[in-house]
Amino acid sequence: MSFNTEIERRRTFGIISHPDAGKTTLTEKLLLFGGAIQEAGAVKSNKIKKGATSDFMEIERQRGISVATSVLAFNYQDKKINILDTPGHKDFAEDTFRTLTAVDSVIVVIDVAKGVEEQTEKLVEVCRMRNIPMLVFINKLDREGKDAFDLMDEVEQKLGLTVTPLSFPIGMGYDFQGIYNIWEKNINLFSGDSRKNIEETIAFSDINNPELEKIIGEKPAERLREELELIDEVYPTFDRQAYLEGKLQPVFFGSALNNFGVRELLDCFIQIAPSPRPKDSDTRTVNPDEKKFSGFVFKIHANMDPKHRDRLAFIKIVSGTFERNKPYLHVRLNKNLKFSSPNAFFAEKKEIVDISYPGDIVGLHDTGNFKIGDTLTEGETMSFKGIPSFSPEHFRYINNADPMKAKQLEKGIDQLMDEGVAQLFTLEMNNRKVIGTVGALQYEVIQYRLEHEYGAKCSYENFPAFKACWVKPEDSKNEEFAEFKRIKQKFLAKDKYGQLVFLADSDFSIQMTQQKYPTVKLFFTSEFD
Ligand SMILES: Nc1nc2c(ncn2[C@@H]2O[C@H](COP(=O)(O)OP(=O)(O)OP(=O)(O)O)[C@@H](O)[C@H]2O)c(=O)[nH]1
Repeated sequence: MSFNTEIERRRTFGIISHPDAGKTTLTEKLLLFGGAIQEAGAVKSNKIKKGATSDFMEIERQRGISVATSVLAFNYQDKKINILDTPGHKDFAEDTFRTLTAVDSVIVVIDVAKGVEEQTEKLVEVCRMRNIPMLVFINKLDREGKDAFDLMDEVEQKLGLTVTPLSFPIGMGYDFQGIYNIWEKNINLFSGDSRKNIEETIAFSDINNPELEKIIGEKPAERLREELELIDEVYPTFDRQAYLEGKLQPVFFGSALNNFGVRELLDCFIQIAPSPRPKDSDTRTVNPDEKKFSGFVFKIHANMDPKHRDRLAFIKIVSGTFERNKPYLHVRLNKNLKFSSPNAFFAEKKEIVDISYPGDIVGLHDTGNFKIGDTLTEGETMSFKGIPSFSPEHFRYINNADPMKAKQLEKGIDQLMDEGVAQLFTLEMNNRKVIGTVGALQYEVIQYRLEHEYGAKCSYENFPAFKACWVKPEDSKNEEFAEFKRIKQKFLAKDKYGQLVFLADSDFSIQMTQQKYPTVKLFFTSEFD
């Protein structure tokens, strides 16, 4: 297969949703279609198996939430699909934000009864800002839920999207009869037996065909015709270009658990979803079909196997091919590195690969060279742009609870921060360390991992901060800046990259600071421009 065909056939995407909307179930059904797994339940049970060998995963298992982002690849028809799984839990939102730097499109899963939920709003906003093509899957149609039109209104209003349905439910909950596939013009009847449904599509290019009454009954047929007419009038016709530019979002309905409406989604997805897209670096835009390799680290997963204390850095390939044993430039360290055993990920296993293409994710064994956001190239000095850090919502001092293990603690904190588990701030005044997180759960994960992976013990103490404000580097002659630093010294810290941060204790204090020191510029993300 030619290089360009390899690029064209790749679909790298993420599934995002509020917890419990059915992301894991949908992922699993997509894998079943790809023949990547043989039975339903495999994805979940796989997680639990891992939980038994990895302490970190044990936390996930206990809490029943997806803590880690994993990569699942499979072939479907002539396409190579890479799914980047993202944790829905809000305490791990940063992990999801970072994963969104590596996807070319997303599928948004919404629970038909709950509608648009908080976490969906946040994640979709990030995708919208980046013009990532989005496809919406409304799930759990086997249950009573909101009216399909009301739900699409809600999606438009709360998520700021412009939708157009490409499939439409016939009834819902108790009366749910199936799906009309607007994209392919056929009907798929729901019988509760998912295996049968996959084959049982009935072609229906003319919805006015009287056969419809015989299949779904008189009233439902009449209603479906009216609804399709309304759709025709109210919603824009699907336009692939608009979808690719993030201006139009097709909507599908179904039930992931019953494997219903999923094939419709997948078949349309592989046709319309983008192959790997160009990506901006600090010097230029890089196109996937450039011959020279480039890629970046979007995730680091540590110590999956406690016996081997190494980490796996996940690289998204942006351009060229990534080859085993070939030296590549680690731009930040200005160092050439070779990788003898790059991993590719498949549904239930990882394997060493010799060559990978744009859109693929490779896992590189790492002993501490990588940080999230690092760029690898075939020699060119450039760095891909990522997603900036956002202010954490919780702040705590981290203390060493075992004086004999100070070094281990130091190393553990350092590596966990490289992984992006939380943010570290070192106070200017006394060098004490403050950990900032999005949710309280992360403190437990950090404590657990420090103990089980690094043999270090820590305790926490409250630090009275409310928000981290990044401060634009000072102009040395500025007296106002000097005064700001003197008055606020108790609240000033450096982040991991040495940038000055003001850890404000209230909104009021931020406002007062802005009034009193107008030349001191505060930013609420780590990116200034
Ligand atoms: N009735 C019904 N239940 C469903 C459907 N899809 C998923 N569920 C159930 O909803 C629950 C949550 O599904 P998951 O797939 O684990 O949700 P998730 O979004 O991955 O959740 P997180 O991993 O916490 O992000 C499970 O109990 C599923 O069995 C569906 O189509 N119908």
